[in-house]
Amino acid sequence: MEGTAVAFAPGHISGYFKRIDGDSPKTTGSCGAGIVIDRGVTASVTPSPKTSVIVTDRTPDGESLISYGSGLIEELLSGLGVCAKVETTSGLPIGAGFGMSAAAILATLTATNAVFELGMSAEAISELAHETEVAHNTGLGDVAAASGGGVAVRNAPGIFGVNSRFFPSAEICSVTFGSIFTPDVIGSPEKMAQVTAAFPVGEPATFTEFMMKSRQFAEASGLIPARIRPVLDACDEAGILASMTMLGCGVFAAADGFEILSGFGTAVPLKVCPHGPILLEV
Ligand SMILES: Nc1ncnc2c1ncn2[C@@H]1O[C@H](COP(=O)(O)OP(=O)(O)OP(=O)(O)O)[C@@H](O)[C@H]1O
Ligand SMILES: CC(C)(CO)[C@@H](O)C(=O)[O-]
Repeated sequence: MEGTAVAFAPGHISGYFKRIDGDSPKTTGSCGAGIVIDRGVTASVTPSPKTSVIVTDRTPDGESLISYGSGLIEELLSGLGVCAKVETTSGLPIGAGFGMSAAAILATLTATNAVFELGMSAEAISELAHETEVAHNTGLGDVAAASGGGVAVRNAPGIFGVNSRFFPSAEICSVTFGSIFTPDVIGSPEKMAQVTAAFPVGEPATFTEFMMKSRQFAEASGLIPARIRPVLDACDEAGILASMTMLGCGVFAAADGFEILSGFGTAVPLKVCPHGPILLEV
Protein backbone atom coordinates (compact mmCIF):
# COMPACT_ATOMS: atom_id res chain seq x y z
CA MET A 1 0.00 0.00 0.00
CA GLU A 2 2.38 2.66 -1.16
CA GLY A 3 2.81 4.97 -4.10
CA THR A 4 0.03 6.70 -5.96
CA ALA A 5 -2.67 5.48 -8.32
CA VAL A 6 -4.29 7.72 -10.92
CA ALA A 7 -7.54 7.04 -12.75
CA PHE A 8 -9.75 8.82 -15.27
CA ALA A 9 -13.51 8.57 -15.56
CA PRO A 10 -15.55 10.19 -18.34
CA GLY A 11 -18.29 12.73 -17.87
CA HIS A 12 -21.86 12.29 -19.07
CA ILE A 13 -24.31 14.72 -20.64
CA SER A 14 -27.81 13.51 -19.90
CA GLY A 15 -30.15 14.27 -22.80
CA TYR A 16 -33.38 13.12 -21.16
CA PHE A 17 -34.34 11.19 -18.04
CA LYS A 18 -37.08 10.24 -15.62
CA ARG A 19 -36.56 9.33 -11.98
CA ILE A 20 -37.37 5.76 -10.90
CA ASP A 21 -37.65 5.19 -7.15
CA GLY A 22 -36.80 1.72 -5.88
CA ASP A 23 -36.67 0.40 -2.31
CA SER A 24 -32.98 1.33 -1.93
CA PRO A 25 -30.30 3.52 -3.57
CA LYS A 26 -29.24 0.39 -5.48
CA THR A 27 -32.64 0.07 -7.17
CA THR A 28 -33.26 3.81 -7.49
CA GLY A 29 -32.03 5.78 -10.49
CA SER A 30 -33.37 6.88 -13.82
CA CYS A 31 -34.31 5.79 -17.29
CA GLY A 32 -33.17 7.96 -20.17
CA ALA A 33 -30.23 8.50 -22.50
CA GLY A 34 -27.04 10.52 -22.57
CA ILE A 35 -23.63 10.91 -24.16
CA VAL A 36 -20.52 9.69 -22.33
CA ILE A 37 -17.93 12.38 -23.12
CA ASP A 38 -14.15 12.47 -23.39
CA ARG A 39 -13.76 15.17 -20.73
CA GLY A 40 -14.23 13.93 -17.18
CA VAL A 41 -12.35 13.70 -13.91
CA THR A 42 -8.82 12.50 -13.20
CA ALA A 43 -8.25 11.36 -9.61
CA SER A 44 -4.90 10.80 -7.94
CA VAL A 45 -4.99 8.74 -4.71
CA THR A 46 -2.05 8.37 -2.31
CA PRO A 47 -2.37 6.50 1.01
CA SER A 48 -2.00 8.95 3.89
CA PRO A 49 -2.52 8.98 7.68
CA LYS A 50 -5.41 11.44 7.17
CA THR A 51 -7.85 11.91 4.30
CA SER A 52 -7.69 15.17 2.36
CA VAL A 53 -9.28 16.15 -0.94
CA ILE A 54 -8.09 18.86 -3.30
CA VAL A 55 -10.56 19.64 -6.09
CA THR A 56 -9.52 21.45 -9.24
CA ASP A 57 -12.74 22.64 -10.89
CA ARG A 58 -13.26 24.71 -14.05
CA THR A 59 -15.13 27.97 -14.51
CA PRO A 60 -17.46 28.23 -17.54
CA ASP A 61 -14.60 30.17 -19.17
CA GLY A 62 -12.22 27.28 -18.59
CA GLU A 63 -10.20 28.82 -15.78
CA SER A 64 -8.99 26.49 -13.00
CA LEU A 65 -10.57 26.86 -9.59
CA ILE A 66 -9.10 25.04 -6.58
CA SER A 67 -11.15 24.10 -3.55
CA TYR A 68 -10.50 21.89 -0.56
CA GLY A 69 -12.71 19.08 0.64
CA SER A 70 -15.48 17.02 -0.91
CA GLY A 71 -18.00 15.43 1.46
CA LEU A 72 -18.87 12.83 -1.14
CA ILE A 73 -15.28 11.66 -1.61
CA GLU A 74 -14.41 11.85 2.09
CA GLU A 75 -17.46 9.73 2.99
CA LEU A 76 -16.56 7.22 0.28
CA LEU A 77 -13.04 6.64 1.62
CA SER A 78 -14.27 6.50 5.21
CA GLY A 79 -16.79 3.84 4.19
CA LEU A 80 -13.96 1.80 2.66
CA GLY A 81 -11.93 2.14 5.87
CA VAL A 82 -9.01 3.88 4.15
CA CYS A 83 -7.30 7.29 4.42
CA ALA A 84 -5.70 8.98 1.44
CA LYS A 85 -4.67 12.24 -0.13
CA VAL A 86 -7.03 12.63 -3.10
CA GLU A 87 -6.58 15.18 -5.88
CA THR A 88 -9.34 15.42 -8.47
CA THR A 89 -9.17 17.49 -11.63
CA SER A 90 -12.32 18.19 -13.60
CA GLY A 91 -12.15 18.77 -17.33
CA LEU A 92 -15.47 20.65 -17.17
CA PRO A 93 -17.32 22.80 -14.59
CA ILE A 94 -18.81 20.94 -11.65
CA GLY A 95 -22.58 21.17 -11.25
CA ALA A 96 -23.19 22.18 -14.86
CA GLY A 97 -24.76 19.00 -16.18
CA PHE A 98 -21.58 17.18 -17.27
CA GLY A 99 -21.77 14.39 -14.67
CA MET A 100 -18.60 15.48 -12.87
CA SER A 101 -19.75 14.04 -9.54
CA ALA A 102 -20.24 10.59 -11.05
CA ALA A 103 -16.89 10.88 -12.82
CA ALA A 104 -15.18 11.99 -9.60
CA ILE A 105 -16.58 9.06 -7.64
CA LEU A 106 -15.76 6.50 -10.35
CA ALA A 107 -12.22 7.82 -10.86
CA THR A 108 -11.52 8.03 -7.12
CA LEU A 109 -12.85 4.53 -6.48
CA THR A 110 -10.89 3.05 -9.40
CA ALA A 111 -7.63 4.58 -8.13
CA THR A 112 -8.38 3.76 -4.46
CA ASN A 113 -9.15 0.16 -5.35
CA ALA A 114 -5.77 -0.11 -7.12
CA VAL A 115 -3.52 1.60 -4.60
CA PHE A 116 -5.06 -0.16 -1.59
CA GLU A 117 -5.46 -3.45 -3.47
CA LEU A 118 -9.10 -3.75 -2.36
CA GLY A 119 -9.94 -6.32 -5.02
CA MET A 120 -13.17 -4.57 -6.09
CA SER A 121 -14.49 -5.56 -9.52
CA ALA A 122 -15.47 -2.87 -12.04
CA GLU A 123 -19.10 -3.80 -11.32
CA ALA A 124 -18.62 -3.38 -7.56
CA ILE A 125 -17.04 0.03 -8.16
CA SER A 126 -19.98 1.12 -10.34
CA GLU A 127 -22.47 -0.20 -7.80
CA LEU A 128 -20.90 1.73 -4.91
CA ALA A 129 -20.55 4.85 -7.05
CA HIS A 130 -24.20 4.69 -8.12
CA GLU A 131 -25.44 4.18 -4.57
CA THR A 132 -23.32 7.10 -3.38
CA GLU A 133 -24.76 9.42 -6.05
CA VAL A 134 -28.34 8.43 -5.33
CA ALA A 135 -27.91 8.63 -1.56
CA HIS A 136 -26.56 12.20 -1.94
CA ASN A 137 -29.10 13.21 -4.61
CA THR A 138 -26.25 14.29 -6.89
CA GLY A 139 -27.29 12.08 -9.78
CA LEU A 140 -29.50 9.23 -10.88
CA GLY A 141 -28.21 7.68 -14.10
CA ASP A 142 -24.76 9.21 -14.69
CA VAL A 143 -22.79 6.37 -13.08
CA ALA A 144 -24.62 3.68 -15.06
CA ALA A 145 -23.92 5.58 -18.28
CA ALA A 146 -20.31 6.60 -17.51
CA SER A 147 -19.36 3.06 -16.44
CA GLY A 148 -19.13 2.31 -20.16
CA GLY A 149 -18.89 4.60 -23.16
CA GLY A 150 -20.91 5.77 -26.12
CA VAL A 151 -24.49 7.00 -26.14
CA ALA A 152 -25.99 5.03 -23.27
CA VAL A 153 -29.74 4.28 -23.34
CA ARG A 154 -31.20 3.23 -20.00
CA ASN A 155 -34.56 1.49 -19.64
CA ALA A 156 -34.23 0.65 -15.94
CA PRO A 157 -32.64 2.21 -12.82
CA GLY A 158 -29.25 1.13 -11.49
CA ILE A 159 -26.00 0.04 -13.08
CA PHE A 160 -27.61 -2.83 -15.02
CA GLY A 161 -30.23 -0.54 -16.52
CA VAL A 162 -28.27 0.31 -19.68
CA ASN A 163 -30.03 -1.69 -22.38
CA SER A 164 -28.09 -0.26 -25.32
CA ARG A 165 -24.95 1.68 -26.11
CA PHE A 166 -24.09 2.96 -29.57
CA PHE A 167 -20.91 4.72 -30.68
CA PRO A 168 -21.64 7.43 -33.26
CA SER A 169 -18.73 9.11 -35.04
CA ALA A 170 -20.51 12.42 -34.50
CA GLU A 171 -18.78 14.97 -32.29
CA ILE A 172 -20.49 17.60 -30.17
CA CYS A 173 -19.79 20.90 -28.47
CA SER A 174 -21.16 22.62 -25.39
CA VAL A 175 -21.37 26.01 -23.75
CA THR A 176 -22.40 26.50 -20.13
CA PHE A 177 -23.41 29.55 -18.14
CA GLY A 178 -23.29 27.86 -14.74
CA SER A 179 -24.79 25.24 -12.55
CA ILE A 180 -28.24 24.09 -11.58
CA PHE A 181 -28.41 22.58 -8.08
CA THR A 182 -29.21 18.98 -9.00
CA PRO A 183 -30.77 17.98 -5.65
CA ASP A 184 -33.33 20.82 -5.99
CA VAL A 185 -34.57 19.30 -9.24
CA ILE A 186 -34.38 15.53 -8.69
CA GLY A 187 -35.58 15.92 -5.11
CA SER A 188 -38.72 17.83 -6.16
CA PRO A 189 -41.84 15.64 -6.68
CA GLU A 190 -43.48 18.40 -8.73
CA LYS A 191 -40.51 18.76 -11.07
CA MET A 192 -40.14 14.99 -11.36
CA ALA A 193 -43.82 14.64 -12.28
CA GLN A 194 -43.33 17.12 -15.13
CA VAL A 195 -40.11 15.39 -16.19
CA THR A 196 -41.90 12.02 -16.27
CA ALA A 197 -44.72 13.47 -18.36
CA ALA A 198 -42.13 14.84 -20.82
CA PHE A 199 -40.28 11.53 -21.18
CA PRO A 200 -40.09 10.60 -24.88
CA VAL A 201 -41.61 7.50 -26.42
CA GLY A 202 -39.24 4.97 -28.00
CA GLU A 203 -35.45 4.69 -27.80
CA PRO A 204 -32.87 6.38 -30.04
CA ALA A 205 -30.69 4.23 -32.25
CA THR A 206 -28.80 7.09 -33.90
CA PHE A 207 -27.15 10.34 -32.84
CA THR A 208 -29.83 12.39 -34.63
CA GLU A 209 -32.66 10.49 -32.95
CA PHE A 210 -30.95 11.02 -29.57
CA MET A 211 -30.55 14.75 -30.14
CA MET A 212 -34.16 15.16 -31.29
CA LYS A 213 -35.58 13.21 -28.34
CA SER A 214 -33.39 15.23 -25.97
CA ARG A 215 -34.70 18.51 -27.32
CA GLN A 216 -38.34 17.40 -27.33
CA PHE A 217 -37.87 16.36 -23.71
CA ALA A 218 -36.16 19.61 -22.72
CA GLU A 219 -38.97 21.69 -24.23
CA ALA A 220 -41.70 19.63 -22.54
CA SER A 221 -39.90 19.32 -19.17
CA GLY A 222 -40.18 22.98 -18.17
CA LEU A 223 -36.50 22.89 -17.17
CA ILE A 224 -35.05 25.16 -19.87
CA PRO A 225 -33.62 28.32 -18.21
CA ALA A 226 -34.33 31.60 -20.04
CA ARG A 227 -30.56 32.17 -20.22
CA ILE A 228 -30.06 29.42 -22.81
CA ARG A 229 -33.12 30.12 -24.98
CA PRO A 230 -31.21 32.51 -27.34
CA VAL A 231 -28.56 29.81 -27.89
CA LEU A 232 -31.18 27.19 -28.74
CA ASP A 233 -32.94 29.66 -31.07
CA ALA A 234 -29.69 30.46 -32.89
CA CYS A 235 -28.99 26.74 -33.37
CA ASP A 236 -32.54 26.17 -34.64
CA GLU A 237 -32.19 29.02 -37.16
CA ALA A 238 -28.98 27.44 -38.47
CA GLY A 239 -30.46 23.93 -38.54
CA ILE A 240 -28.03 22.68 -35.88
CA LEU A 241 -29.16 19.87 -33.55
CA ALA A 242 -29.06 21.24 -30.00
CA SER A 243 -30.54 20.69 -26.55
CA MET A 244 -30.11 21.56 -22.87
CA THR A 245 -27.45 19.84 -20.76
CA MET A 246 -29.44 18.08 -18.02
CA LEU A 247 -29.01 19.39 -15.31
CA GLY A 248 -27.03 22.50 -16.00
CA CYS A 249 -27.54 25.98 -17.39
CA GLY A 250 -26.03 25.07 -20.74
CA VAL A 251 -26.47 23.80 -24.27
CA PHE A 252 -24.91 20.87 -26.12
CA ALA A 253 -25.06 20.71 -29.90
CA ALA A 254 -23.73 18.88 -32.93
CA ALA A 255 -20.12 19.89 -33.62
CA ASP A 256 -21.08 22.15 -36.55
CA GLY A 257 -22.67 24.44 -33.98
CA PHE A 258 -19.31 25.33 -32.40
CA GLU A 259 -19.12 28.83 -33.96
CA ILE A 260 -22.69 29.61 -32.94
CA LEU A 261 -22.12 28.49 -29.34
CA SER A 262 -18.84 30.43 -29.25
CA GLY A 263 -20.85 33.58 -29.93
CA PHE A 264 -22.51 33.14 -26.53
CA GLY A 265 -19.61 31.99 -24.35
CA THR A 266 -16.62 29.65 -24.13
CA ALA A 267 -17.67 26.67 -26.22
CA VAL A 268 -15.84 23.37 -25.71
CA PRO A 269 -15.48 20.61 -28.33
CA LEU A 270 -16.37 17.16 -27.03
CA LYS A 271 -16.08 13.64 -28.38
CA VAL A 272 -17.99 10.50 -27.47
CA CYS A 273 -15.82 8.58 -24.97
CA PRO A 274 -15.52 4.90 -25.97
CA HIS A 275 -14.89 3.62 -22.45
CA GLY A 276 -15.70 3.94 -18.75
CA PRO A 277 -13.23 4.51 -15.88
CA ILE A 278 -9.59 3.54 -16.54
CA LEU A 279 -6.39 3.37 -14.53
CA LEU A 280 -3.65 5.63 -15.92
CA GLU A 281 0.05 4.86 -15.96
CA VAL A 282 1.76 6.78 -13.15
N1 LIG B 1 -14.44 16.70 -9.51
C1 LIG B 1 -14.94 16.53 -8.27
N2 LIG B 1 -14.11 16.24 -7.25
C2 LIG B 1 -14.59 16.05 -6.00
N3 LIG B 1 -15.90 16.14 -5.67
C3 LIG B 1 -16.77 16.43 -6.67
C4 LIG B 1 -16.35 16.64 -8.01
N4 LIG B 1 -17.45 16.92 -8.78
C5 LIG B 1 -18.50 16.89 -7.96
N5 LIG B 1 -18.11 16.59 -6.69
C6 LIG B 1 -18.97 16.45 -5.51
O1 LIG B 1 -20.29 16.14 -5.94
C7 LIG B 1 -21.20 17.13 -5.45
C8 LIG B 1 -22.33 17.31 -6.42
O2 LIG B 1 -21.83 17.61 -7.72
P1 LIG B 1 -22.93 17.91 -8.86
O3 LIG B 1 -23.84 16.73 -9.02
O4 LIG B 1 -23.57 19.21 -8.58
O5 LIG B 1 -22.00 18.06 -10.14
P2 LIG B 1 -22.25 17.40 -11.54
O6 LIG B 1 -22.31 15.90 -11.40
O7 LIG B 1 -21.23 17.98 -12.45
O8 LIG B 1 -23.69 17.94 -11.96
P3 LIG B 1 -24.82 17.13 -12.75
O9 LIG B 1 -25.25 16.03 -11.79
O10 LIG B 1 -25.90 18.12 -13.01
O11 LIG B 1 -24.21 16.56 -14.00
C9 LIG B 1 -20.33 18.37 -5.31
O12 LIG B 1 -20.91 19.26 -4.38
C10 LIG B 1 -19.03 17.78 -4.78
O13 LIG B 1 -19.12 17.52 -3.39
C1 LIG C 1 -30.62 13.29 -13.05
C2 LIG C 1 -29.50 13.61 -14.01
C3 LIG C 1 -30.01 14.36 -15.20
C4 LIG C 1 -28.49 14.48 -13.25
O1 LIG C 1 -27.37 14.67 -14.01
C5 LIG C 1 -28.79 12.31 -14.45
O2 LIG C 1 -28.23 11.69 -13.31
C6 LIG C 1 -29.72 11.33 -15.14
O3 LIG C 1 -29.87 11.46 -16.38
O4 LIG C 1 -30.30 10.47 -14.46
